[in-house]
Amino acid sequence: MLEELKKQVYEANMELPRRGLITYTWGNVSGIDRETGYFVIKPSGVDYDKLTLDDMVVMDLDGNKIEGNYKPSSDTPTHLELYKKYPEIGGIAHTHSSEATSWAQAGRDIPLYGTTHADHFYGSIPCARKLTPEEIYSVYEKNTGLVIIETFEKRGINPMHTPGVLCTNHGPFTWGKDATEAVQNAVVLEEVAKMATKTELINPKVKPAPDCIRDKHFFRKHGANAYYGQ
Ligand SMILES: O=C(CO)[C@@H](O)[C@@H](O)COP(=O)(O)O
Repeated sequence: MLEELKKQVYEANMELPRRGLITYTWGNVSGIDRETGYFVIKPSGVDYDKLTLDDMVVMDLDGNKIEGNYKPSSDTPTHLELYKKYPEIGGIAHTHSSEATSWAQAGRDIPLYGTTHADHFYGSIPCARKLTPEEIYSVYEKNTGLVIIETFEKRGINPMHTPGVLCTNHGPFTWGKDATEAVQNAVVLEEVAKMATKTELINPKVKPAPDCIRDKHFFRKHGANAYYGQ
């Protein structure tokens, strides 16, 4: 079932350790087939060194396992909430990559300091609020998804313009039109987080780049009037 999607999701998962974003089993990538409403995700707790194409798990949007030998990633309920809310999202990646996770643990948005950031993320990369003890003890991963959505809705952020978020006390999630793009955004987020940390170290008084940098650079690469592409 969904052999092409499984292949893409497996390859996207394997790109994470190749890019140095994964330690042990800490992370997961999924991709959705919008026709069937099924999504493919990495199994839980399987070491990336041992992960095979056949280990991928197929789920539906009600949280039922459709196919697979293992349990789905423990972060599945977070992926599921994002897929249900945003039909434009075709793939999601989660890591504990150290630069982005450090900003998440610090509970801070990553300000837009330059064009590297603006080429990929429109405006600052938001940090979703801390979960309450009740939210943590009930269904932590589902509530993580709901708090991400709350952040984007309250702040009026378009998730396809800012395809990533930091979750306080946890780590980053990124997404895109498919699993491959979700991982590319995870790679960019890690670099942007590293540069922001260094920028603030070099100049603790630095201010975010002006809005015209944000607008010019982002919309040159994305949307109807993009200069790049066809
Ligand atoms: O954040 C966590 C656990 O705290 C997970 O993202 C990480 O360990 C990966 O879990 P899975 O192996 O995908 O279940």
